[in-house]
Amino acid sequence: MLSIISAKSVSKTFSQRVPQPGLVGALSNFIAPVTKPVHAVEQISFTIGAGEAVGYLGPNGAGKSTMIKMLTGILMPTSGEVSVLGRRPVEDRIANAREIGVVFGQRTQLWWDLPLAESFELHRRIYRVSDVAFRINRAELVEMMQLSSFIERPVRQLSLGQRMRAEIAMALMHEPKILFLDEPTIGLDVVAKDVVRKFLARTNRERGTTIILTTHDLQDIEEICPRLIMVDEGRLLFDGPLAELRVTFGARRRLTLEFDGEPGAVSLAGAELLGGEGAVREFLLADDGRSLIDLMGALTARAALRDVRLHEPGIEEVIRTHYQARG
Ligand SMILES: Nc1ncnc2c1ncn2[C@@H]1O[C@H](COP(=O)(O)OP(=O)(O)OP(=O)(O)O)[C@@H](O)[C@H]1O
Repeated sequence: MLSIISAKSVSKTFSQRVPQPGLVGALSNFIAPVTKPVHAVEQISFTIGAGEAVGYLGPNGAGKSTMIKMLTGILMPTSGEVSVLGRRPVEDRIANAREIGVVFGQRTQLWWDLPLAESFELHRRIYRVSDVAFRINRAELVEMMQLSSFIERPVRQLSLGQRMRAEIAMALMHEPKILFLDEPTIGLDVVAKDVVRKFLARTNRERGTTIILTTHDLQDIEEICPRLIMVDEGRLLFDGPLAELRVTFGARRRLTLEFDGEPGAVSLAGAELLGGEGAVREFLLADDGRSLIDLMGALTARAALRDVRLHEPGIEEVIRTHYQARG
């Protein structure tokens, strides 16, 4: 697969002011501010191929937006190298902009006081989209994103969900090869999230547009992105298919056994007893690939077994456990 985006040992350090308390502090904040370095992105490397859909996931402050800003030419890396479609995004910002689409969930790129249709028209002129291509794209995007009922309304009158659908449609009007989205579903209700997710998955599949999106929401990734890049505190934690995450983070299964009565000492080879009371016992299973049938074959207990429940941790739980463990 042709690689169209690469990050090689990319770091970005910001200098943040540390406010000093008191009157003297207030003065020094003004005259000689004290600063500290914030390592927003640290030594991150990856490559992304044409036509991929990649989710960039991480908690608040993990460095997601900073990475998107470096890929779209808004920020320059402190060190390392970013390449998008063979260019350095900051140095070739205009050429880069023509071939990418960008959607920032929290900031609009539409003209606030103009009807949506006018924003599209301005976008056509700025990006020099031919009349024919524009007409075809507009018709298709308006239909797919269900924009027709409010296309003549000023953007400021649109709901968040309507505006987000319009933002995404506009970002695709010039047929970019890559679409970058920073938190595209943030603040949307369930229905609007669903429309946006289905649309992005379809755009990736049918138009072959490469998609990189940042999110807190794992469902965005489950529905749109076969590949996940996970970051935390600026560093890369995981890069691979979502399904592999469980293996990488060593998520263990839990087994609940319910007996006919008080079972006394229960032993289950290779499993750790987590607790339980009365007729119920809960175990954490070892990650040794042993089947449930083998495990149950070696079960020793005083009472007969009534019920067995196996709990596979969901991806969400795997990630939450990981973040909690690191404090
Ligand atoms: N312009 C800036 N000046 C100083 N510090 C910054 C700047 N932009 C970001 N940071 C800091 O860099 C770190 C990473 O921020 P970033 O916005 O990339 O995180 P994020 O993963 O997108 O977070 P969120 O999910 O909250 O949007 C944070 O500690 C943030 O305070």
